[in-house]
Amino acid sequence: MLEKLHLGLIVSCQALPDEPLHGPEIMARMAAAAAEGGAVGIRANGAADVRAIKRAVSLPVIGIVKRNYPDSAVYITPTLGEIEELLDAGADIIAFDATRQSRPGNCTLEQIIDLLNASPAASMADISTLEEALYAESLGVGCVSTTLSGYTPYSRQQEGPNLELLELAAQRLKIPVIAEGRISQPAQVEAALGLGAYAVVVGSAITRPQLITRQFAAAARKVRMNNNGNERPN
Ligand SMILES: CC(=O)N[C@H](C=O)[C@@H](O)[C@H](O)[C@H](O)COP(=O)(O)O
Repeated sequence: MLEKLHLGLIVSCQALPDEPLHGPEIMARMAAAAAEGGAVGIRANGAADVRAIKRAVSLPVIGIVKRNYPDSAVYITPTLGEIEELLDAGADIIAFDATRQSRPGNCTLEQIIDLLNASPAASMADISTLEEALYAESLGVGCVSTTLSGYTPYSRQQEGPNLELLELAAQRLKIPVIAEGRISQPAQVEAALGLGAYAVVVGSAITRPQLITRQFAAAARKVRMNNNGNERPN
């Protein structure tokens, strides 16, 4: 399954309940557009979106369930329950937080990986540091993704993608390393693959139009401000 992703672009099609494009049918259309544009895989949030996307496209689907629990900072597929939901929905690959933060309840990273290794789905460990990548590999995951760099308090905080982490991980690990997080330009896709990424995930820069619009609107606002200071609220 992972081989189908090699040296390709994976498009993350996600809209949370508070986002304008929220809904499985809309995300399925987004996935169809990504497939038409040449994506080799889709990353999606929630069993309903995974099901709708699997009906709409024939590409491998990486499923996650984002869920917040009161007793943990881990929100990407945090417990065995979310893994079961994704297996039920037919996700081809299941991604989960593989950071060293404690998980909800008594669930452990080892339990998550054991369950996945006994399932038909491939596993993708979302990491934020090289140590986490190495540890996930030692537990037998199928691949790692740099998804959470900048999203744990102890990992490097930066505006763009963490290509240094990607390069180091690609050099040190034997399993595929996926580049993910804050990739917003085609040149960064090329750079990531050149540094050893097995595949590259792009989300917001393709599938969150409200964020894309904001950049163009900010450019226009700058001109208005420079011209006459005649600022409008949006
Ligand atoms: C940190 C976190 O929760 N990342 C999530 C993981 O699935 C998504 O919200 C991101 O959109 C995805 O990782 C792709 O990244 P970007 O949208 O930056 O291209």
